[in-house]
Amino acid sequence: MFVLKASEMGIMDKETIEGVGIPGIVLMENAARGVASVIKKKIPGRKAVIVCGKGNNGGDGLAVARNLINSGYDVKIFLLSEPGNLKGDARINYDVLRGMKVQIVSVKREIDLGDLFSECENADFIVDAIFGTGLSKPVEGFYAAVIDIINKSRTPVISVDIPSGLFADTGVLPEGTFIKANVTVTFAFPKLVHIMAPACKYVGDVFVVDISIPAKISERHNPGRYVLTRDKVFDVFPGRDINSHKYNFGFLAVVGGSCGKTGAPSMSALAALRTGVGLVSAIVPRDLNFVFEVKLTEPMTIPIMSAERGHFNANSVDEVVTSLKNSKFTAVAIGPGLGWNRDTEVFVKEILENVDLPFVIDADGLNSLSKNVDILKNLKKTAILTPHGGEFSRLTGLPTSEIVADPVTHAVNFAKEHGVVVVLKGGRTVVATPEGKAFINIIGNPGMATAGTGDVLTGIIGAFVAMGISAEKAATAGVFLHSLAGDMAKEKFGQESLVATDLIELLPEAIKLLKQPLSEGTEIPFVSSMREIVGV
Ligand SMILES: NC(=O)C1=CN([C@@H]2O[C@H](COP(=O)(O)OP(=O)(O)OC[C@H]3O[C@@H](n4cnc5c(N)ncnc54)[C@H](O)[C@@H]3O)[C@@H](O)[C@H]2O)[C@H](O)CC1
Ligand SMILES: [K+]
Repeated sequence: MFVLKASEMGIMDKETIEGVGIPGIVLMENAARGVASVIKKKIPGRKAVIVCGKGNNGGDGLAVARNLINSGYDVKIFLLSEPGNLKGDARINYDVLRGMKVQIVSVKREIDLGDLFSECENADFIVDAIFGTGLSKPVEGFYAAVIDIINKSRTPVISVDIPSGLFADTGVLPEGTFIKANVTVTFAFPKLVHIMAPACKYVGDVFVVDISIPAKISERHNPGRYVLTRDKVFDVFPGRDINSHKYNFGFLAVVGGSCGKTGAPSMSALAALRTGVGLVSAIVPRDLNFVFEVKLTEPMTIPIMSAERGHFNANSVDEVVTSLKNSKFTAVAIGPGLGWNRDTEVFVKEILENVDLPFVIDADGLNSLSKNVDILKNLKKTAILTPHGGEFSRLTGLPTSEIVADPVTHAVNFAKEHGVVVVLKGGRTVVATPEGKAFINIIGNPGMATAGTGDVLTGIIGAFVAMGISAEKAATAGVFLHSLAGDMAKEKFGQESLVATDLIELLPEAIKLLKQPLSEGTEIPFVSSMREIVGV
């Protein structure tokens, strides 16, 4: 499922109306029916207040009002404009209501908002149809006063398309006032605001309703931006033949560990095995080898000469490169627990330059890369980088605030420029590919913001790469599986107590869920919540 910007939705609308000949009023009717059907299914009570702006979002609101009135609801309609200012399809819906002798209260001044205030307090729910994709500047003045009344009423709010005041194209909160919705019903495809943080906290439960944009049109204008869904990744696991042996499922090397950081590579190694890789060796500083021998049962270790205090340095390079070349490794995860020392940078650079295997690069592996990003372009196999915002800021030189404001664009730009897959981790992890596609993960939970979950992700993705799966699929499947395990860990332990090793423990159950065959028909049903769309 695509994630759109307002302009992209506008193009699809225009082509549907002008190219195919579906009149705009039909799209508006479909939109309004979708909103009304979500209300009837999900929202208790029959007393509605519908607040309409002067654009097509308001037009949708007027059509919703008619639908609910026809179903016997008690509906109060407030129009925040002179009726004479309504145009096109919104005007038609206004005239229809007037033809039905329905009262519509037109308010234009703050001083006249007393009725709206008391009706909002007494209603079972409020429909917010003030602004949608046409919002052009932050909301202030009269409209801000209306939005404040709605927010303060504590009556449940159903927003039409977008909570009024939020901008469609970003997860960044606006400077002006905005509606805090309980439910948002949007049309054809979700927009960035519904998906990206922190705005997504204020959209409530999102439902996407079909308004009859033909699939051919949406495909032609494919924005390359997707919600990461289970149907994209459920078939990631290679089948297991009766004659299988462990070398059929890949051999992952985890290069990392330093004094004080033996847990990180251990978790990566164990997560990789739980994901189904055939073999794992942890390539670790020699002084710490005994620790790893005790911690790790199934994974092997390869101890390497290291600096005195137990970390890799430039002198460790040759031995690591030889080990990686001599064994039957099929992929390398580099970085977990590597630490940051004087020549870690040289260590990472030399390994990337001298080994032709596919790499997953994480943590201090990424920090070491910051001054040498150009070497990524020379890698023989597509690497996967798994930075969080801070690490990505060091890699790109962009301030974190800029990255947070538009993670999708920045991740895609970097992936395209350097020919790598970027897994930009955060509340909404973005997987960007060298071809310019972006997959946005919307499952998982804030309990996963705890030490070591990144190491687990590296192990999961490393396992998929080692199995021979493409970088795009390994990264998307890895992110999705990791979040599934995180959601299961939240159920079992709660967000506070959840720790990274819980995710490893729950990987078997998460894998079972991921692999379940998809139910009939993966196309978008008439009304679908984001959870249904993701498919879990
Ligand atoms: N395919 C679809 O998604 C369909 C969507 N529909 C609905 O149409 C709106 C978009 O309608 P539009 O008329 O372009 O814009 P709005 O209704 O959001 O508002 C525009 C209106 O408001 C003025 N304005 C903008 N910003 C401000 C501000 N900060 N303060 C004051 N006034 C402002 C602007 O000048 C306009 O007059 C979409 O969201 C859907 O709800 C169609 O119904 C069907 C197809
Ligand atoms: K709205």
